[in-house]
Amino acid sequence: MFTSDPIVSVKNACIFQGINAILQDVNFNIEKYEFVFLIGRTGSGKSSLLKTLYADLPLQMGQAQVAGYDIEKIKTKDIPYLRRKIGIVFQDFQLFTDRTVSDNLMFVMKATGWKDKAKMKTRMAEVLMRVGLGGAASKMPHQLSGGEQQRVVIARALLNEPNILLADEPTGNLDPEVADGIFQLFQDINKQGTAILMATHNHELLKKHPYRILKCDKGQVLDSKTSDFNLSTSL
Ligand SMILES: Nc1ncnc2c1ncn2[C@@H]1O[C@H](COP(=O)(O)OP(=O)(O)OP(=O)(O)O)[C@@H](O)[C@H]1O
Repeated sequence: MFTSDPIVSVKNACIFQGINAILQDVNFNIEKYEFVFLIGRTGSGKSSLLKTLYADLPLQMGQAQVAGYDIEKIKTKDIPYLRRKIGIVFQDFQLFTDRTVSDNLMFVMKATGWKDKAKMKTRMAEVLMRVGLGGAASKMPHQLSGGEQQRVVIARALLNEPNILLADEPTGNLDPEVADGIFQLFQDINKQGTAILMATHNHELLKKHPYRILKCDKGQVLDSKTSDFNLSTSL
């Protein structure tokens, strides 16, 4: 059924690290199927905001709803269910280096409640094909390039058919051409119906792809949908 509820809705939120307020009075929605960049200079709060959305950093003031979960009152036992609805992609790849690609993906499926071995195999093949790595299941991470490892991380994030992908500098450690390929993959995933919130310092991407931008700046989150801001300021 079609519903028009946003996938992310943040209202009057204040984001703390310890006793330090990092971002204040944060208000924005992300609609299903939107692609949104998250920018801001280093230390401005991008990762803190993403961590709040996947319930790694408790939200102490204000409200946030993500994929139907109220983040400010989410119970620890519900966090794994929230994380099944969102895919998370970090800058450093965070694959288990001592296990094959297949075992890395199986680990996540087991941890998120998959039981049927045949279905798990099928799903694994599907997500690996989707990221262009159909033949990589038996490889160890070190046998893959940096770009391929990041594709495995994206495949892993797609296992549970998330409604939104949260990506923190997913192209940060990659050569420009490799980064372009990864970005295209995110665009394809978005076109197939998954919202994307991507933190990036990559100015070229922002210039080339005029998606909506949220910018962490001086303790606030500015939104290109509602305010003009200068892209040329330091990212
Ligand atoms: N675990 C933590 N404990 C205490 N303070 C933290 C912690 N993590 C981040 N901070 C502080 O919170 C502020 C925002 O950091 P955050 O990592 O969210 O910024 P960022 O915009 O993601 O930076 P970068 O672009 O470098 O990744 C910084 O002042 C940082 O020092």
